Amino acid sequence: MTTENRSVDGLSAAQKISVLIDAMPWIEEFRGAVVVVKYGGNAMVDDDLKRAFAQDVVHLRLLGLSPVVVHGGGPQISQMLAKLGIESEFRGGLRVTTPEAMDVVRMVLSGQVTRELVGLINEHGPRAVGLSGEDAGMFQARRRYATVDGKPVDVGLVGDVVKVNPAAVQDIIEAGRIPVVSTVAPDVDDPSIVLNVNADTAASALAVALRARKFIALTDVEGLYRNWPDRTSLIQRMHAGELDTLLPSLESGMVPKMEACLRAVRGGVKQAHVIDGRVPHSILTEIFTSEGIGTMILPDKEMWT
Ligand SMILES: Nc1ncnc2c1ncn2[C@@H]1O[C@H](COP(=O)(O)OP(=O)(O)O)[C@@H](O)[C@H]1O
Ligand SMILES: CC(=O)N[C@@H](CCC(=O)OP(=O)(O)O)C(=O)O
Repeated sequence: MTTENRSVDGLSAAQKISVLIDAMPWIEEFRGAVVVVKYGGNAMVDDDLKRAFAQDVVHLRLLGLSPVVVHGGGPQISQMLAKLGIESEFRGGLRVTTPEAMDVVRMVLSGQVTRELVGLINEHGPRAVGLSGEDAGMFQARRRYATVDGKPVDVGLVGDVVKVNPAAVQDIIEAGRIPVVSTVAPDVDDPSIVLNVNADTAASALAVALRARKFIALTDVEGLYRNWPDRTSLIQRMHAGELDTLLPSLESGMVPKMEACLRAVRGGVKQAHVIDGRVPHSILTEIFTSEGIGTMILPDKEMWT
């Protein structure tokens, strides 16, 4: 092979074709599939990665899939609260949310993070439409407590999604566009109040309501480790039942994420994944290669392959 017929990225034309041929069965398999991608605030590491994420989402759409982005923004909220001198703490993995903090949560998620992601996707054409759980009755939530040392603790304006109306998201998908969703939700008992909902939990509820084919959570770790924090044993695949058994031993951020995966597969989603958002194009690697990436959760009835 001469250097002339190698491109700048070091792959020859033959290697590129081979990558494309390997991807073909997966492109075929997932054509038309709804894929809910939860983009965690910790995975929004830098501008290049955010751009690569936006590009991947557009690629999914161009390849005939229907991506739905549900984003978090925990670190971004904490940063803004600190800037404004508002104290903030997490209890049992949930942010203690006062009415003052809730204004900031709503402003950062719907006014800042959604806007930024919509802008980045729209650099590739006018496809992204931002909406919050408050829009068109998408989410309704009910106040919940956190569990600390086995005891319920009041964490203020925090809720769990109890009802999903996916119609607005479906309209956007049918128009060939890409919904970008922030997870603030009206209180089902008093819609004048909005609640702060963990983004993993809300994303999986939306995936179930949309009958999504896949739920993919992008975070800042390679996947689920069996022996955290030693990181010597990354779990590649696991059935729901096994995850159920493992859940009580998990810590902090992984708890809502793995609960979300479990709810997704038990609610009819065929595969749920936790993948590393710090790796460029990890979404494409997960969907379009046989090897995949990160941790995959399968429903109980699925056979191991
Ligand atoms: N068993 C585990 N395997 C992998 N990560 C774990 C585990 N237990 C706890 N974690 C932590 O969970 C974090 C991811 O959750 P979180 O911080 O809420 O991310 P995000 O903002 O993407 O939702 C990881 O960065 C890691 O520190
Ligand atoms: C109740 C609760 O804790 N809500 C989260 C909502 C954002 C979120 O979940 O963001 P990540 O996905 O980036 O963690 C918070 O206030 O941080």
